[in-house]
Amino acid sequence: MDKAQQAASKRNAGYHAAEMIKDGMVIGLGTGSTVFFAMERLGERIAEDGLSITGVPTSYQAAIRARRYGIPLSSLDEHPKLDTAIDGADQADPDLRLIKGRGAALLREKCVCDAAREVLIVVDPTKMVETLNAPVPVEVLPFASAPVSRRLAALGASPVLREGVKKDGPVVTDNGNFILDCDFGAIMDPESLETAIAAIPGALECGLFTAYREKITVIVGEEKGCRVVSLH
Ligand SMILES: O=C[C@H](O)[C@H](O)[C@H](O)COP(=O)(O)O
Repeated sequence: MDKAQQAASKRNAGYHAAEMIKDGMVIGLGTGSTVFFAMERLGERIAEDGLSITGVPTSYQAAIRARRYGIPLSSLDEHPKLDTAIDGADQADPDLRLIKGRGAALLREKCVCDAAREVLIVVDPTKMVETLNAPVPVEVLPFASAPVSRRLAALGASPVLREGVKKDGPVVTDNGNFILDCDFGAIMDPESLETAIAAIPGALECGLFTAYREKITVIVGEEKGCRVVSLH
């Protein structure tokens, strides 16, 4: 799939998710290039049809985009329960388990996913895999990044501190933490791995999302149209 085809697929997935949003909803807004297409379409519906929604953004980047598209914003403080969330993913398997966090927003994304009654995951077809095998991002407290790295290595990964691309030094998340990218190879038991990582003090969250399969709908954008996958 070339870049133009991928962009068309992402747009179709994002636009499809945006069409599923109803008047009055409070929605979590994930971070990433595919969700931004959904925001673009939501902005059009607000401007053209008077759609009334409130967004809860998962990053400064998502908040900036949402404002640009005219989406009114709020927070989990104001809305601890969300009607739905729209988010992207780096990989999804047939059981709708996910790896997220290439954009370093996984911690807030998991909070929003947990708070939402339903979750719309928007992806292009390259994200659909039989077995999750992408590096798992782990958000780590800077104070504990060395011991956490050792614990993750004991689980089978070679953790790599994520570095900035535009400047030297580690990527710092919106929460002031670092990201360790952990390549575990093919992940045969994602639930157990997620539980094991959660048990490490200083590992604040990981990009494995295995607990929300029942409320997730994956919208796979194609070059023309979409395929919708859910377990319900
Ligand atoms: O932290 C970032 C998120 O988990 C993104 O949703 C994920 O990385 C997918 O992003 P994109 O839609 O740009 O591929």
